[in-house]
Amino acid sequence: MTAARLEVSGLSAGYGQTRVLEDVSFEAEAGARLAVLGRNGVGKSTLLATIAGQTRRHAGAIKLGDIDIAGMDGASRAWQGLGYVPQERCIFPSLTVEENLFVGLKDRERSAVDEAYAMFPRLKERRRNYGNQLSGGEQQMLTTARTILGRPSILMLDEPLEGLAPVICEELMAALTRLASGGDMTILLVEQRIRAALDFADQVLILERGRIAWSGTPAALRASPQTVEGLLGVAAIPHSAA
Ligand SMILES: Nc1ncnc2c1ncn2[C@@H]1O[C@H](COP(=O)(O)OP(=O)(O)OP(=O)(O)O)[C@@H](O)[C@H]1O
Repeated sequence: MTAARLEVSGLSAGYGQTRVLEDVSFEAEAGARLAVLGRNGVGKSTLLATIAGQTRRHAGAIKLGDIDIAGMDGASRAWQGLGYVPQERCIFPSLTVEENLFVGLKDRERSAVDEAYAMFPRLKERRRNYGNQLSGGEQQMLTTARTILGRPSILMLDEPLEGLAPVICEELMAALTRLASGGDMTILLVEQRIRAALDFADQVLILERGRIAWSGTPAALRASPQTVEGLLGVAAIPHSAA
């Protein structure tokens, strides 16, 4: 698939009667790299889960390209091109790494798993191991790679760097940047590692108590220490290693 535009408008959602997101609206153009930031518990994961159809939506529209997917179930949204890597690693413990990757291929040739091995050489080394024999970081790589292999038009990643060694984090972020810049996918990233998120993103949203409190470019955020301290609770964003 090619990257799709995402438009969220007036989205309110939560769990049961509890509302977590209130009137959230934003747009990500096709091929955008959007970082969603904020302190713990402000609703970042809930935003991704809501777009994926896994929470209770009270109001609002979610348009993927020209199609409003808000009324669809999660499987239909995935079929429309939405890829979601939740914080919990969802692998099949009794399948091998390679079999787990085959599951993500949808109707693609089996040889396409080589793309995942190019992105994560560690998965190739472990391809005959079962899911339950993998470390946390390897499970994270497997979940992420399997979703990317399905070639979603919008890819949402919830803290994909958790448990990964720094060199693998850099490789993953570089691979994601290539996918978005090449027009393959629009990417939404929730990430606690603020520097990595800002190095990756071309657009930033900051949530505060379920609402959008700030949006702008990474450069504008770096230039506003008050915003960084007030909304993210850190004194300053460390400079990029690049
Ligand atoms: N499955 C759930 N059922 C009920 N409440 C939930 C559920 N998941 C999250 N919440 C509540 O929703 C609110 C937002 O949580 P969410 O995980 O979206 O925040 P977050 O910004 O991603 O936090 P963190 O950075 O700690 O992961 C919190 O008050 C949380 O307790």
